[in-house]
Amino acid sequence: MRYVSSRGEAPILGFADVLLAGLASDGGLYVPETWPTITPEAIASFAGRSYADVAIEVLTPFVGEDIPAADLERMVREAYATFRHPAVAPLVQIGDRHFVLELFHGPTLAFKDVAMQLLARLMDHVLAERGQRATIVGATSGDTGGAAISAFAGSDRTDMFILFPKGRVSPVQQRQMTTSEAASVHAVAIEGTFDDCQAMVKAMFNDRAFRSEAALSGVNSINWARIMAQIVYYFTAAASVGAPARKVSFTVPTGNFGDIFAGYAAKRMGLPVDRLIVATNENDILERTLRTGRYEMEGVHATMSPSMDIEISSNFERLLFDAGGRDVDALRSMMQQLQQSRAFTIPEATLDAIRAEFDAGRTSETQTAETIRAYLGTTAYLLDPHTAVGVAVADAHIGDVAMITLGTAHPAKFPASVKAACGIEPPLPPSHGDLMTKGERFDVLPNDLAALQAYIRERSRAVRLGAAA
Ligand SMILES: Cc1ncc(COP(=O)(O)O)c(C=O)c1O
Ligand SMILES: N[C@@H](CCOP(=O)(O)O)C(=O)O
Repeated sequence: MRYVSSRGEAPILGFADVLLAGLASDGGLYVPETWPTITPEAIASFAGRSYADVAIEVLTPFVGEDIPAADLERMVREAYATFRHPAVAPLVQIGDRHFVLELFHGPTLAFKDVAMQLLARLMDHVLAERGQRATIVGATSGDTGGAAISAFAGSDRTDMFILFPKGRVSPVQQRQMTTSEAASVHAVAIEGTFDDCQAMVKAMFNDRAFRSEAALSGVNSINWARIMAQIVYYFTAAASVGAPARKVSFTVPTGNFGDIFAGYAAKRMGLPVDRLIVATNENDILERTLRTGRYEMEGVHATMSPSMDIEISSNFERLLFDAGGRDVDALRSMMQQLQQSRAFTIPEATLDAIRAEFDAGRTSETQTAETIRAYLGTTAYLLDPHTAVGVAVADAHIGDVAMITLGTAHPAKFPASVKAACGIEPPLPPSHGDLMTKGERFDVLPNDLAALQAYIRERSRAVRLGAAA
């Protein structure tokens, strides 16, 4: 499998290079040159098989020859053995034709674990094969950071720098990042928003000298391997409710558009998906964009679903590229307008192609709280605020086909908001032990690229000792 950049000016790469590259060298995002297909017979055979078995089948065409099959299989099995639920991503019925796909049974209680547990193993494997070390930089609105720190904890080939917006993540999320005892892990609170953190990560990748000096790699969903691993659960979930004989729709609580793009990819690979529904909180830029055709930034504000408080939705670029017929000139022009004037208009044909697959809805803070309360009352099911955004939007879109809402986080990550909504404060699973009383270790930096680069230079072994390990 070969991968092309959405901006058309970066080298075409194989899987292992894309895995380490993170962002393409032209500032674009890598996507597969062609979509592999999974046959209806294969999809039918997924029902009842283990998550790891399905993952191996879905991921193999993306990895190609770059990683030997036996190594891929071992890493997949190890990654999914870290989950507390034997099904890894079980489905729970919460209404007539409405299911929640619980993606929060991994080590840090959010869907990010599903991809991150595998990504860490894949990266370590490729770095070891090449005798290299890397500096990993990541931006988080709360969940990616903890998942990455947990997954890479044992890696001695990487130093990890996770940027989070100061004061804008939940206490559980913060502590999952700041209580790591690994000397190679650096949690950095940035005086800014998640979008500021993500912009600095992208700026570091776009600074060619720094990128090569630090041997930068990324763990955000700009990295194709993250999306790839997230495709798998669309197949397992759809097969459990009758695919390929029955179509299914998915509603996805959305911020950076990675998770729902994985659903789009699954559809392009042959999964019979009816509608893909983007669910946003009050930071509703994607809902407005699908409605008006204009992507227009207005400023982000804090909500009870903080991981979705995002305005620059990275992976929307992948959709614009693919749904727009892979027209790199049109894509570059939209991205330039976004940078210059914080807005762009989607060409009509591209917008039509997007609307042919996607719907969108947004929820207010009040509706999100009401949804948590209502589902607890009627089904005794406790939603986290992100999943509640999804469930509320899904309820407004349910038709004749089964609807699966992605359950992206465990309610115990957001105990204060859940308690305010319904009076119940969900406890952390025992696996989290003394998380809330352990000492924290993190630094605070201004929203300043030069200061951050100096901070990384001082601490990264790839900078101090060189990329060869
Ligand atoms: C709990 C939770 N729900 C939803 C999202 C949105 O997912 P995406 O950014 O892939 O759209 C995130 C963060 O990304 C998250 O952490
Ligand atoms: N919601 C995310 C934001 C980063 O998203 P990613 O999928 O691109 O890593 C978070 O929790 O950090």
